[in-house]
Amino acid sequence: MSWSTYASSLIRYPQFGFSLDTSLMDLDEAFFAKMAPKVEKAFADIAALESGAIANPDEGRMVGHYWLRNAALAPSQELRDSITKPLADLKAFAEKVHTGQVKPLSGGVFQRILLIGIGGSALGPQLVTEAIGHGARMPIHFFDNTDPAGIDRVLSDIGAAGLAKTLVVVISKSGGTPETRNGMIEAKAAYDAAGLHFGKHAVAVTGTGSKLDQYAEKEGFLVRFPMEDWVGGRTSVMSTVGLVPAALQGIDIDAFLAGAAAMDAETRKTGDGNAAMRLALAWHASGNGKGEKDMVVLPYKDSLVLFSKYLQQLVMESLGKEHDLDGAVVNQGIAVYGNKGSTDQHAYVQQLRDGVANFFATFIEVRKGRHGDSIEVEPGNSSADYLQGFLRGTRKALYDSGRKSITISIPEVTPFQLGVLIALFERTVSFYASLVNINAYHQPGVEAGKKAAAVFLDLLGAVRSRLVSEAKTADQIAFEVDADPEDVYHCLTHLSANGEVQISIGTTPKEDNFSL
Ligand SMILES: O=P(O)(O)OC[C@H]1O[C@H](O)[C@H](O)[C@@H](O)[C@@H]1O
Repeated sequence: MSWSTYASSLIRYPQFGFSLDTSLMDLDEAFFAKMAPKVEKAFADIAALESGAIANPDEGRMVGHYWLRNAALAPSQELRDSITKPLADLKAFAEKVHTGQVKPLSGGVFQRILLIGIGGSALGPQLVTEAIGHGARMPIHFFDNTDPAGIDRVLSDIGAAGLAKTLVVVISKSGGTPETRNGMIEAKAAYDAAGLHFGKHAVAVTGTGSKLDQYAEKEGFLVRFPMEDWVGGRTSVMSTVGLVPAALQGIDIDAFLAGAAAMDAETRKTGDGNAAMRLALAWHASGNGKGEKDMVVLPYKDSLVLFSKYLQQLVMESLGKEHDLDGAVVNQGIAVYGNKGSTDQHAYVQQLRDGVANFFATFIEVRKGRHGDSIEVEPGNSSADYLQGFLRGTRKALYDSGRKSITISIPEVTPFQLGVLIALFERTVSFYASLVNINAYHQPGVEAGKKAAAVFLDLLGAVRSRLVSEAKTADQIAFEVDADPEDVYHCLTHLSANGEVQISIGTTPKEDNFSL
């Protein structure tokens, strides 16, 4: 560890209190020189992307999330309008909800939000809520899965009486995601059971003309906000997806967008002082440009606990690709996990220090401990001193055992600073994708699981139709429906666990008998 290396390599944006320390990544001049042509290409790629090139060639789409915080950069008036108009509309809508101009049928004002979405249509709002939504004017609940027990738990938190004053925000870019559709149908059933008109309590955020858009129109939703196809789910937190719930929560969305715009402005500059490019190069150096090292994200601040989960989708769905842009099989990606410090020091940091050296750490330092005075938890030291001590200590202890790390510092967790952090990682992902020549903006692998689930549901229906009072084995039913016996067996155990069929356990699953 060298003070000179630290001082000469630190990238700082003092106007908003940001710094990036890559001194413990051991990047040397030879590496930078070797990467120079790729870096130049990455800068050219993102300039083209920001001017509206088809940067997502597989889907034939532009990639416009950087325009969301500076609409003037969008390449046409139509695109600029598609950012500024919904932004004005959603602010006006939030204002009307807060002032009771848009109100529940039963009167009064909407008091809470139920957000229904998954993946990019939930993770951003969840991060925003956790990081900067504390004490928000409208508390928010989430359905982000098709787990019925999870849905019941949220409904019970809201309570039957609470539903009447709950504004449901259904978010799905495609408008056809099954988990979200199921959550919406479950929510509607709860409203119906309470004698409430679902649509008069609901808002949709979705692509124009999608299935959800059509449903929302049919059910008389209060309002529908558009989502554009040039915004990917995992980069949608600054589109209507993230801003509708944030504005309803009373969060300062202008500051959030301004923070991202400020980071964009710095990381749009070419040259050595570009924090996003430095970060992309550090990822590249650490994992040999092949993701050989995982990224462990350790924010030392409770309110950033979801940041690692958020980055997990942003990085892994963007970079985890089978093919490069030339069609060669590359199986790219960087695995991301983490939680928060110092908590994780009492969980898995033991392995980080002494075990498999297959990662690099990314510390996120929030300089301010708390607002208001601190007590001394022991003579001379506060809780904040300890938190800082644990961050600095762990960073050093890891480096002493040959484990590299990055440290990103921000002054405090505010809407502006959250925008700064998100924008930094978005651009890092864009740069890294260029360095390794992949498309960061599609997700073809996700389809495989969805298709397999649809096949399972079809088979489940066929299996159900063959059940009778007389006992049958999985093999017998598989023969009847011409399917794989193990697949049939999994349908049967599911039906039995949910009370639809009786099971009589045999010596092995082959001898289990199923009957109505
Ligand atoms: O917003 P939606 O269309 O409902 O999509 C929700 C999520 O599901 C998909 O499977 C994708 O992998 C995610 O990138 C996306 O954010």
